Amino acid sequence: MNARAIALNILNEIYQQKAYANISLSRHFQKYEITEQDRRFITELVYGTVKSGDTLLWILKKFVNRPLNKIEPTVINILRLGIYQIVFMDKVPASAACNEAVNLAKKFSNQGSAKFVNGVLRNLIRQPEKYAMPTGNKAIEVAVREQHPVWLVKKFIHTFGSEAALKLCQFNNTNAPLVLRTNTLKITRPELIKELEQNECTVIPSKIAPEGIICQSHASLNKLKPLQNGMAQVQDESSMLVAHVLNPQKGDFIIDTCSAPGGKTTHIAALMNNEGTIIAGDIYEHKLKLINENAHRLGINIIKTQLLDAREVGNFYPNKADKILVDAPCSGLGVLRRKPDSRWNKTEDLLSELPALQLEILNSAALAVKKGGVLVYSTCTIMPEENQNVIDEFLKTHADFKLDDVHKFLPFKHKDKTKTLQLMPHIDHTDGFFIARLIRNA
Ligand SMILES: C[S@@+](CC[C@H](N)C(=O)[O-])C[C@H]1O[C@@H](n2cnc3c(N)ncnc32)[C@H](O)[C@@H]1O
Repeated sequence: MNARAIALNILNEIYQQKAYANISLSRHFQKYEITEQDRRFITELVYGTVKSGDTLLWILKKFVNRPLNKIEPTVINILRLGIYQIVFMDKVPASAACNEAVNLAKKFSNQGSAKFVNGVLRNLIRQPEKYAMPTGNKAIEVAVREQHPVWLVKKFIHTFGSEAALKLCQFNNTNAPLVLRTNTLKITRPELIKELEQNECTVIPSKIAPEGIICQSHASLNKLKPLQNGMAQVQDESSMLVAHVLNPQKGDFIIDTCSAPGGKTTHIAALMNNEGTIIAGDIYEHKLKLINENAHRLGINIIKTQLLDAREVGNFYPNKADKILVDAPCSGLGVLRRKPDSRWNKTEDLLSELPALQLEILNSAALAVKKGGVLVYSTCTIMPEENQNVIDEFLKTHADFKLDDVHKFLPFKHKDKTKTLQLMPHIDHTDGFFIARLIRNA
């Protein structure tokens, strides 16, 4: 199978079987012998096509008369792939993209589809003015140009203003680097940097997280020895700040309520020098396995996983925790650049249900904190309704808690003037992240 055929297979899985892009990609990379160059090309084709989502269909509709649901799904995916290459990939000649799409249609559909694909893509190449990007309505303009759902752009404009919304969407279209957290139980950051360089990676230390290493180029993850050997954990630098804000100490009894796959749990364990106890809860059993695997690889033995709905944690562990982390389920709108398909999988309804769940988890977690103990709340979103507003609501009904200043615990200086931290992707050039620290009165 050539690279484009593999990319098509992956797109079919994503659109017809609702597979996750990253999981389908890595399954295909394991199944076929693929050169490094093709691996990069397939990744770019799949992530680019998926990220462009409805923008590709908006362009397609300018060139077909029949409703898209009357066209065979595989043919739609062949057209998505072709349009993406012609409109967005400068390095692929348009005629090559068209010819390859026609070949795919012959192979995976029939001669009639091949003729149809050829007609659509030739017209597209001849008449680029037909898909000139819309102007007039700011939300639609940004949504089509920057490949985001219209409802989401409207939300961003409403919350942050037009200029910031545009910058945010543009940032979401940049490539996210791989970031590794040094497992300080086994190695120092300078030592790990040397090891990574010997493994043909180009890396720089993170400026905001003392364990963070940003990989500008690297081999595929399953060939990265320091990762396999437990010297490092994949984790974005902004998410590494959470464990520092929690500030765990050796011997502490810690509860991490929403912990899978264990990025922050294992970081907390490293800061405790693997001494003390961490209860790592999650609502999904299969995800607990991931925490155990990570802990084993990293040489950590103080983590006890537990199938536990965080809304029940207060009943299970009343007044028990020195420190408790609620890394809440959230809309993930701060990490859209990392998951090209995720912007198209979210809905406004889903988003509106989250604050109530987040507050319910926080209310239960509060019952599990010892007097004088600490409760940290974090999310990887940028929406105030899931972040500061949840904390404000919580404080209204918890006079025994006060907001602590997260900035005292951050390993870098941030210009945020509030006691909480909100990292914004287009301003801070990291994943978007929110952290609040609460202390229960002694
Ligand atoms: C943001 S992710 C956690 C990431 C994790 N803390 C890390 O650093 O690797 C949120 C997690 O919460 C879990 N979750 C969702 N609802 C939950 C609930 N009611 N109780 C416990 N866990 C829940 C999800 O399964 C997911 O693993």
